[in-house]
Amino acid sequence: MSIDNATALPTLVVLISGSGSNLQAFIKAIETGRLKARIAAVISNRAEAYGLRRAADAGIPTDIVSHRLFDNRENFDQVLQDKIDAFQPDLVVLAGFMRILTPNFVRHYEGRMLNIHPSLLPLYKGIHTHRRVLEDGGNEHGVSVHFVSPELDGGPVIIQAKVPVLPSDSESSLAERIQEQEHVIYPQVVKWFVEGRLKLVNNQATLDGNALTRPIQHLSA
Ligand SMILES: Nc1nc2c(c(=O)[nH]1)N[C@@H](CN(C=O)c1ccc(C(=O)N[C@@H](CCC(=O)O)C(=O)O)cc1)CN2
Ligand SMILES: NCC(=O)N[C@@H]1O[C@H](COP(=O)([O-])[O-])[C@@H](O)[C@H]1O
Repeated sequence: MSIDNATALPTLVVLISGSGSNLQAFIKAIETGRLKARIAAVISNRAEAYGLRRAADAGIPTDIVSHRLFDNRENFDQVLQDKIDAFQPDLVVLAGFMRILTPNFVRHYEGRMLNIHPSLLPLYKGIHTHRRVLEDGGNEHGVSVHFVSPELDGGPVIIQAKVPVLPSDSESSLAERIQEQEHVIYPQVVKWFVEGRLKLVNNQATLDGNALTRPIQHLSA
């Protein structure tokens, strides 16, 4: 009797809005066997997202829910939720997904929705973080992976990676340095989750049963 391995693996649905380099990191982690999970679908709110091409090239089903076609967030979120739930994911992964989600949507996926944010939360919530750090003359920046909460970028932070800000930095050079870290820590966090090691308990991130009272600090090699 053949066992369909696809049904045995933890199921991910990845939401994107842009390039999908974090999605590509998950695809690589799965292809190399480091991450034992299955990406059931990649859904974008932007039809032009290059990440859709990355998914298609990897044979992953894609879908588009264009926020421009909805007159309010609730209707957009309901359609998005219905599409996601069709895949019955164990985990929803926001990977550069650029829409603020409604509280009902976030609560529906409580404890099983992650986001990666390009700052050392709680610093620089919101968008255009690299630009804001440069404008403020900051000398340190970084990236955070957190459980998603109704409060924008306010969910329990799991891990952070710091990077220096160099005097010569531009938004793109800073983003590039940050993304090198993203592509390491995000697959690691998802691995912890699908292995059952990372959980949200009483609105606190826990790893191996221990509450993460402070984010894990990732030290790059
Ligand atoms: N309720 C929540 N929704 C989302 C969260 C969250 O933590 N709670 N994380 C974000 C991801 N994110 C930062 O990490 C983020 C995404 C988008 C925005 C934003 O201001 N979006 C604008 C549109 C911006 C654009 O299209 O370029 C908007 O939705 O009006 C801020 C932060 C995902 N959602
Ligand atoms: N506020 C959310 C946000 O800004 N997320 C950021 O979008 C980029 C997506 O890159 P990718 O599409 O190449 O994965 C990533 O750098 C991620 O931190």
